[in-house]
Amino acid sequence: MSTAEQRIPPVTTASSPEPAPPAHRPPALPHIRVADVAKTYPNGTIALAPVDLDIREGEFVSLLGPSGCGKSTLLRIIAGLITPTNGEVEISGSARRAFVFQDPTLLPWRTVVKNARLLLELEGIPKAEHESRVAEALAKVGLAGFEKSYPRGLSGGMRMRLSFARALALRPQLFLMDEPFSALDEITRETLQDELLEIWGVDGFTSVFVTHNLYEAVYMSHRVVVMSPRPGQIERIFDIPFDYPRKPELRATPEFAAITQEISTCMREMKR
Ligand SMILES: Nc1ncnc2c1ncn2[C@@H]1O[C@H](COP(=O)(O)OP(=O)(O)OP(=O)(O)O)[C@@H](O)[C@H]1O
Repeated sequence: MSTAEQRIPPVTTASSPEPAPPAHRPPALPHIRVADVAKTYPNGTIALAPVDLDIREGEFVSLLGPSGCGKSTLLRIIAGLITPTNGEVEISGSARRAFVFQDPTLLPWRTVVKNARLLLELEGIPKAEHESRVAEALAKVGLAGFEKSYPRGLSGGMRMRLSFARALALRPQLFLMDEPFSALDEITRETLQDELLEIWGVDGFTSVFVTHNLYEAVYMSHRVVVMSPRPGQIERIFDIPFDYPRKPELRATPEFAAITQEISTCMREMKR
């Protein structure tokens, strides 16, 4: 793909309008059922052997595994960006989806506020809502006050925050993230993990998060899905036994060390 605009994937919205829920009840969050999903690319690469996975409403699930194990392929199939060779993905309800990728794909000629508005424009969200949605999203990611800046004036962490704001402005019910923090330094990465969890704690979207980073997966998730390569498949699913909200101190506890050790052992053993 040649331009940043082309690289921003489409965001799917409800095709058939549903009755508005009563004001006192928030709309149901999506539940995802991946059934017997496999993918062979046209060049013959078997990226995914048949996999089954259920992701519950409002759950935060990470896909973890070595390079080439099919994490991005599975995420993109769930997102509806590529079609599986076999099997199906069912997403309950009328999930508004949003995506964030490792590359923030900002438009350098647009200010922060105009970048944050981009998906609202592409998705045809009524103009009257843009200003309030963008202001709300920028405030959530801590970019209020930077509206008139350009991407070149932002740090790597701020660019990623803007990428999140652009997605959050859609008010997603299903949030799909592909290694969003992998290009950032460790401190920025941990800060953004906390910020994302805080936003998720308030907004409550169902989250599927791809990462190479075991510590990040454990810190963020209800469950960590460990995948193995050649062909990509689900090796094991770990329940992460920590309550939310999670605090940075969790990373230094023996319990955190124990579960990361257990997952690390599983990943080492599957390499043999
Ligand atoms: N468009 C494509 N055409 C052909 N092969 C592909 C394509 N996309 C991915 N693959 C191959 O499919 C396999 C799984 O790739 P995928 O990107 O899903 O893995 P991943 O676990 O996300 O890897 P990484 O962590 O390196 O991003 C790899 O062998 C990759 O080379």
